[in-house]
Amino acid sequence: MSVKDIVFVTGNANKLKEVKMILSSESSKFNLINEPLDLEEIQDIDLESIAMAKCKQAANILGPNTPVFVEDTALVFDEFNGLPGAYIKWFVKSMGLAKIVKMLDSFENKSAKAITTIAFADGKGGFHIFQGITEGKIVDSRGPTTFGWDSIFEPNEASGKTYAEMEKVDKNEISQRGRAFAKLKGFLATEFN
Ligand SMILES: O=c1[nH]c(=O)c2ncn([C@@H]3O[C@H](COP(=O)(O)OP(=O)(O)OP(=O)(O)O)[C@@H](O)[C@H]3O)c2[nH]1
Ligand SMILES: [Mg+2]
Repeated sequence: MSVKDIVFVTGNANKLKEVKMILSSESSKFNLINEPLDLEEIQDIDLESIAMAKCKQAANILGPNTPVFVEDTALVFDEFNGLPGAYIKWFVKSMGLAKIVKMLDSFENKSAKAITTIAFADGKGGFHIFQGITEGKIVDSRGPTTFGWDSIFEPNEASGKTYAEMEKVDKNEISQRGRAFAKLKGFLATEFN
């Protein structure tokens, strides 16, 4: 069996670490290569469009024969009909976590969804989308603040822990990223050779 190279374009070291862990069982089937390109992200509320535009840009840079995927991760507040969504990165950078939590102070509904959307260019002209969703709520920051908004997102399935308080393997088990990559894994196993 030949082992193919597949490129993951991301400039986010925390993401890369999780993705490597999630895909480690597949490491005998393909080589994961990171290209830390800083791709432009279009303005859109539609997460599939954002990931697809990112992927097309990556494919343009790397060439049409290179299998490549990107992912875009959003944090969606139900009370805000989908926002901050893909813009969460800039909220975290500019306002900080405490003020993001405060935005929901006057609302009873603290429900949120973490959504990872993967766009994969198969190197033969095909583009494929995979999405994973984890439901939870926004809480006061608990745990290490080393990765994005991990410390203010408490998934419903994690018995009261924030992502930041969970072991990585446990997070990957229920996370939006774990779920999206489980779908990509399934696709690579059956449709990609
Ligand atoms: O607490 C977190 N738990 C996660 O599981 C998670 N996944 C992503 N993020 C953050 O959410 C924004 C996504 O933006 P994003 O998808 O455009 O990523 P990015 O720009 O950092 O990298 P990339 O676009 O080069 O891949 C960025 O601020 C990421 O740090 C997370 N935070
Ligand atoms: Mg980005």
